[in-house]
Amino acid sequence: MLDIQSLTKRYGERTALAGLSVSLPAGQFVALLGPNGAGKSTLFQVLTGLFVADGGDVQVAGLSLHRHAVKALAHIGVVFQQMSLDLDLSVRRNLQFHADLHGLPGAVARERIDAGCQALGTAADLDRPVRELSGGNRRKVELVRALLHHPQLLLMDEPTVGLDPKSRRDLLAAVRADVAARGTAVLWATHLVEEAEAADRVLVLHKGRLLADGTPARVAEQLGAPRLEEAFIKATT
Ligand SMILES: Nc1ncnc2c1ncn2[C@@H]1O[C@H](COP(=O)(O)OP(=O)(O)OP(=O)(O)O)[C@@H](O)[C@H]1O
Repeated sequence: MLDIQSLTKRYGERTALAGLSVSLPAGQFVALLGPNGAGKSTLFQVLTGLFVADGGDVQVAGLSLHRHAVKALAHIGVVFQQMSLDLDLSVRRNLQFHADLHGLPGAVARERIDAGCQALGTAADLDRPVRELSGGNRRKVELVRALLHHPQLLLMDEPTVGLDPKSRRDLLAAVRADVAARGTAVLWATHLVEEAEAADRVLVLHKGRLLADGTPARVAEQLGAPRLEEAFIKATT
């Protein structure tokens, strides 16, 4: 679903991604675990077309991001690190706007907006301005938005920052449900080891390079420690 080959991105003298190669199949929930400055956000910015890479290629659902950007991007849903809803519009208007951008027919959009908010427990907020919602519910609405056009690849950039444990768990469960229902591939950036431990597969990114790739237990083993947290700290400090 996602195939990244030798991806390089520099900011002047600083290398943020140093020849990164990795593939994600459908139906896999993958944590991208990296400390501050590892290159996680840069990778997401390249994958979502906000930045152009200096080298390498990315394919989404078999489409090159470089050569077929619009078609490739149509297969991606994304929740960015910074909240990106319009605070003054209602939840429904925010979601409707996204549905229109993707050309969803009105009835399909309405059905998916209602079902998505119902599933995440935010249906009661549909006609309230986003400004009135808690941080946790705003995040849930962002997830509903990211999934509205049924993307094959879901990118989540540290989506649980600032959320309480219950909201974190709800968000994770909702993403898991989508993976199970539609076979979505998920790349979930985090620097929280406990979130990575819940993933099918963990990629450890440090200074723009992949240090380890496998199940949480396998990654700990690759990095030479009995537990993932210890292994992660040891490998990235
Ligand atoms: N706009 C920019 N200009 C210059 N350097 C940048 C820019 N954005 C990021 N960098 C640098 O690129 C490297 C990777 O940063 P990036 O933000 O991608 O890491 P990150 O893993 O997302 O970190 P965090 O967890 O703190 O968000 C860092 O060395 C950072 O200082």
